[in-house]
Amino acid sequence: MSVVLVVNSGSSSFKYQLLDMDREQVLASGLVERIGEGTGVAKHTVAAAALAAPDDPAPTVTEATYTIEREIPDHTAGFAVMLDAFAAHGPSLDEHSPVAVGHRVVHGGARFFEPTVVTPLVEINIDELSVLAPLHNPANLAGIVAAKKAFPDVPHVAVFDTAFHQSLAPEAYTYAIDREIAEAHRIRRYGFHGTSHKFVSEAAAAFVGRPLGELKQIVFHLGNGASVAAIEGGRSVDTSMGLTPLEGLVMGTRSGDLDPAVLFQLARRADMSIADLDTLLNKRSGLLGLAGVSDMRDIGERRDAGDPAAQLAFDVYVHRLRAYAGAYLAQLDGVDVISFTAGVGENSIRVREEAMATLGFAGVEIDPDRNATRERGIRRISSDSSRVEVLVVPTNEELEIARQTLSVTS
Ligand SMILES: Nc1ncnc2c1ncn2[C@@H]1O[C@H](COP(=O)(O)OP(=O)(O)O)[C@@H](O)[C@H]1O
Ligand SMILES: CC(=O)OP(=O)(O)O
Ligand SMILES: [Mg+2]
Repeated sequence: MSVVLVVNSGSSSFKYQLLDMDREQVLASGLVERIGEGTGVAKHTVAAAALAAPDDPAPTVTEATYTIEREIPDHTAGFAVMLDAFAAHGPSLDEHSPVAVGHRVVHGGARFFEPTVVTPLVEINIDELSVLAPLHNPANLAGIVAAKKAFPDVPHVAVFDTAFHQSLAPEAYTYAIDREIAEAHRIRRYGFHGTSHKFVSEAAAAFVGRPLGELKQIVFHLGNGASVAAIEGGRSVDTSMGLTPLEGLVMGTRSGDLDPAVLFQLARRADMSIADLDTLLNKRSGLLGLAGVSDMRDIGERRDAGDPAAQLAFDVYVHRLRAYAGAYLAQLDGVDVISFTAGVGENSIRVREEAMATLGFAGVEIDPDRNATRERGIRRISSDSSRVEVLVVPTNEELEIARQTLSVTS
């Protein structure tokens, strides 16, 4: 059995999945949170696939989740908690010992286009790229360092969020600023969530039964961070995030697009420092800044209760989605498939309905009943007469990372 461990580390947390790649099945998954914040919490889920006998044709067991609370000062301690959880609750890492560990790394700059085996030089490069992704890369590197200590004898592979967008043409990735300054400081658009955009666009092509190479697609990845990509023939041609994961759509706590002069105004008039502005735009904006809550479920509840701030937050969110849908329809000269993915995209009936409501002119017709079903798995939400196929496609960044990890290690 080829088992791969996938690690997705954030600043104060990390998510992990242990996958049996012979059957592309999850054996266990987990989330370690509040690292470095006093008492940390780990949730460890043993999947049904790991509990059922391998030859059981109709397993009746269901997954089991365990919670562990303990002081977790850093990522190394977080990894120790994960290993303890495997030891206490299974599956056994001796029986299911990983042949490789795959890591999500957010920023690969212009240096990394492919899944890359982590060497000391690669670690230095990921560290250097922290200037371009201060919220993400340091955490990703901490995860790699901790995982290498825990699993010193297997290859570790970095899979970059930026990699899929390396196909952007110069006119799509160039900011219209002084060229020398931009080149000296590597200021350009890179794009993120590429692992998800790739996975979803490939799954969508398979679902509609047409060759990826022939399709024009728009993928809305709407999670906490959110981005949209225009994909032609399986290659990313435009995407809403830029130098950092701040540009583009309205997100849980990030502003997305705004006039850069807002920053000069706030620096001059509100006496805000660079650090203040960074925090404002990355952590205190988006849905949170507009309505006081970052979760789209809370926005929906407050909107139903008549909260005007939540209504405005929802309207601004949707307005931006429509603007990008229109822009990418024009960039692609039409579209065959539009997919929604990630937490909001997979679950919010109203966001999908509102985002698509003005695209009738382009041949988009949503079937309200299909859109309202809560079925799991990939599904069509457009009507049979819609010229454009509109889909909900559950993303699976971990599976894609595991696949790419094996592609360079076996
Ligand atoms: N049933 C739901 N309805 C609306 N939004 C939801 C629902 N479930 C989850 N979400 C949204 O999904 C977001 C998280 O998306 P996710 O893709 O898991 O984010 P990330 O991986 O970036 O942390 C939550 O903040 C929440 O707004
Ligand atoms: C790149 C990015 O925004 O990632 P996340 O959605 O995980 O914050
Ligand atoms: Mg995500």
